[in-house]
Amino acid sequence: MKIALIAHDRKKDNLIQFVIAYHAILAQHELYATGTTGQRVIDETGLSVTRFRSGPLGGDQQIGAMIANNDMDMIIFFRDPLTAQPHEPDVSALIRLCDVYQIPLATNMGTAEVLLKGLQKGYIDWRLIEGRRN
Ligand SMILES: O=C(CO)COP(=O)(O)O
Repeated sequence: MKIALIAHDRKKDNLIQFVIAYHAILAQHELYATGTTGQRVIDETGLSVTRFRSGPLGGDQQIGAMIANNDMDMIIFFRDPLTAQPHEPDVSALIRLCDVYQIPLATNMGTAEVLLKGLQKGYIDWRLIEGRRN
C-alpha cells in the first residue's frame, strides 16, 4: 500500500514517535511525505520515503493529485489545530479529496494507530480489490 505521512511543525515530534512505534508495519509499505516531514522521517527512523515539496510550497497538493489518480491508499496527517497555516486551503483540499475518494485518513495519533492496526489485519485490502496494484 502507498501511505502518505504529513505533520505540521508542532506535530512533527509526535509523528516521529508514531513512526518509530509502528516502524515494523510501515516498513512493509511504500511511504510518501511532504518535504520537511519526509526528511525527518528519513533521518530519524531510517525508513525509505519519497518526498514531495514542503506543504506550504505545494506538497499537500502533490499528495492530493496522487489521491485523484487512485494512486494513494492511506493518509496519516498530524494536523496542528491550534496554529493558522498559510496554506490552509491546500490542507482542506487534501482532506476533501480523501472524502471524495474514500481514502482512509488519520489526523491524529489515536486514529492513526487504529488505521495501521486495521491495515495489518487486512481491513484496507479493498483498495487492492478495486484494481489497485501492489
Ligand atoms: O505543511 C505541511 C502539511 O500541510 C507539512 O509540510 P512539511 O512536511 O514540508 O513541513
